[in-house]
Amino acid sequence: MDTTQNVAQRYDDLLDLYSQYSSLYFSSPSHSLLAKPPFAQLVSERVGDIAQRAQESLSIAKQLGFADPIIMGAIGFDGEDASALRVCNNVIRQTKMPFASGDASGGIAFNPSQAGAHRITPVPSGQVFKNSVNEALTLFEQTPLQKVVLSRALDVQFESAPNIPLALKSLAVKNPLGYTFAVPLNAAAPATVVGNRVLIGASPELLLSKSGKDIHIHPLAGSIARSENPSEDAQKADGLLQSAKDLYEHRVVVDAIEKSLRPFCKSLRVPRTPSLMSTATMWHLGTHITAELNDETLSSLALALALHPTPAVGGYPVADAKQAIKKLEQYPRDFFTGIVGWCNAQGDGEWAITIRCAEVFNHRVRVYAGAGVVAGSCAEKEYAETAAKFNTVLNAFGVKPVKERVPKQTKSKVSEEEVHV
Ligand SMILES: C=C(O[C@@H]1C=C(C(=O)O)C=C[C@H]1O)C(=O)O
Repeated sequence: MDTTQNVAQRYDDLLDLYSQYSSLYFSSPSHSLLAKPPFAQLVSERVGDIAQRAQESLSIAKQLGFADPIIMGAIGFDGEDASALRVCNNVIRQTKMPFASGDASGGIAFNPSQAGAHRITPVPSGQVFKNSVNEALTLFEQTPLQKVVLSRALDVQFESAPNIPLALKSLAVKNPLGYTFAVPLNAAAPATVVGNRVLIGASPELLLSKSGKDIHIHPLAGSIARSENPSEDAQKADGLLQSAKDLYEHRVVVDAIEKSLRPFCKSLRVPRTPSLMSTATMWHLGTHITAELNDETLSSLALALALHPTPAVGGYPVADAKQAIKKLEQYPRDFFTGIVGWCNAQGDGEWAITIRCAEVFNHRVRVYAGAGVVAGSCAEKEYAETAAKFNTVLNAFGVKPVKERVPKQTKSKVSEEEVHV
């Protein structure tokens, strides 16, 4: 008997109903949602219109007799330029089992073995990424830019089609305290076969959740890869909590969110110092922000779009950061660092930031990762951080982890080990 499989099934039965090109899946720490066809594609004719169109479509669905329609899907980094949102009338919900506190894996081992023959190509090359970090350091001296998040991707070309449902199950099981998702991206395909491009991932970062008038936001900024050695792992966590550069990188994000959010709120609670949070691969600094809205009819999607992109994934000031990203990143982010989640007719919902993710297109899986750059950042370390972040998704497809650069002591000299991407 395959007990690993049985445990994984009990963990989230919804995943057994998932079909890669015709389902949408989103799970948060408390519940999982699975939407099945028929869907209506949500389109907006004018930029800036999508949140309003979403609420109108949900009202129409209610008038048509659907009990609890929701909008589900993703919007790209550049906002409505790339949007894959659907009106879903056929949604199954499952409440998650509670997890032992501090047990990020839920105590479940689940090791899919897919991979098979594959080739990895960095997009752009590691050197181009490091050069862009150094160029950003110059921009901090010469322009008002204070922080920019720079990213890169890996194209993993498989010989045979990767198993998306298996990868999704692995992501959900290994990241029970995160936001796991799968969204078909082809807008033009008929409703029953919604496409062969799929966005998949497990984000640790909540842009916002809304329930009635209550808002919760959990920005992350300031990160370090975890270690398998427990004492080294604890040292890394301690180091992160004390790192002036990371605390500054985090402060920029929290201050900007507070400023954008305040006009919408009756009350706002922002802890003065961040706390540690972890995934299986990374340590992060995070701040739990809570607020009460002035107007509880404001939808979670409208508010998410008002905050997006936060300096956690863009930078600060926002316009300068967007310009720097356009100039320094030599590939399109598409849906990476956009938003992914759901919103119902009352406006309640959850929107995560689309990170630790990949876009699967036939046999190719493009995996993305970025890192915040501020004055004092080091190109080599930002590169290592992105390498470590790739592992969340690479592990789910059974691809050997990408190791960060580790100095290796030999008799006569220090040489470099690993990392070819
Ligand atoms: C852009 C990413 O992550 C963002 C950048 C972080 C950082 O620089 O510390 C942390 C979490 C995210 O807000 C990513 O994971 O790809």
